[in-house]
Amino acid sequence: MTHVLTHPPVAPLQPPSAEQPKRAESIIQLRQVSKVYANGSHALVNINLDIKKGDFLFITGPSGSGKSTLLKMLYGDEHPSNGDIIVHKECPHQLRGNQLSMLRRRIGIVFQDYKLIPRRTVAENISVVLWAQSYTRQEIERRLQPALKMVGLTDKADRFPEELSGGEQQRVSIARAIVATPPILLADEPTGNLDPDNSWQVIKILKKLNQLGITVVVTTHDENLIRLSDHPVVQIRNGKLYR
Ligand SMILES: Nc1ncnc2c1ncn2[C@@H]1O[C@H](COP(=O)(O)OP(=O)(O)OP(=O)(O)O)[C@@H](O)[C@H]1O
Repeated sequence: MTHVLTHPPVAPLQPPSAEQPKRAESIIQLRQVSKVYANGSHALVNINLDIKKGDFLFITGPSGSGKSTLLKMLYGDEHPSNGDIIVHKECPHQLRGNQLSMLRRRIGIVFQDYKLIPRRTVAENISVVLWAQSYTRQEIERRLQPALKMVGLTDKADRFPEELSGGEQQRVSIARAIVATPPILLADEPTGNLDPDNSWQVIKILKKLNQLGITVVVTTHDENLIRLSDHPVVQIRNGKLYR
């Protein structure tokens, strides 16, 4: 079976080439974006944001401020009430069906609650996105090993999620998000259920992925992690973005 991609396939994880300097091209843009939910809740108000290729950006803010809503709009899970969103030169809210799936293949997503399949092993949980994209068995194996290594779980490939700690489960979900080497990684409160040590491990993996060229956007409540990480941060309060 061949895999069907409208964009050139991306190589498995590898160190960045010294000959490829970071390009300052926008990969995510929000222009005057507002979101009002059907119940009248104003989740986002006139948001403008430019994220360049290779950036690592934290989005922080209190509970209910609009962080998840913003991320969901980047992969077309919610639509703006007003304004424009551009991701990979496409408007996620204008895409449907196959076109939206193709855009989502270029965005890795990590959630606070991992969302692993309980009756599948670590290796199967990670490979699931590749099966869905009809990658060959050989290509799946070629991608699986570096992804497991990246998150430090090579020796746990055959375990089931319930046999892992919370930190390990989150690392599986990161491996699943990046095994198809998407250029963008969105992480919504990835450390929300983790203790400080496991949280820092997760952030270190995200930093490593960023060094490999992946654009990383992370929402978090954790001021301490933001301070330790030393990356740019924007804050959302009552749906408004502050720099
Ligand atoms: N599906 C929905 N329908 C109606 N209102 C919603 C919906 N999802 C979120 N909201 C509201 O929109 C606002 C922003 O919610 P959002 O989940 O984006 O905040 P958040 O900053 O991610 O919060 P948390 O840190 O607790 O996850 C909140 O007032 C919330 O109640």
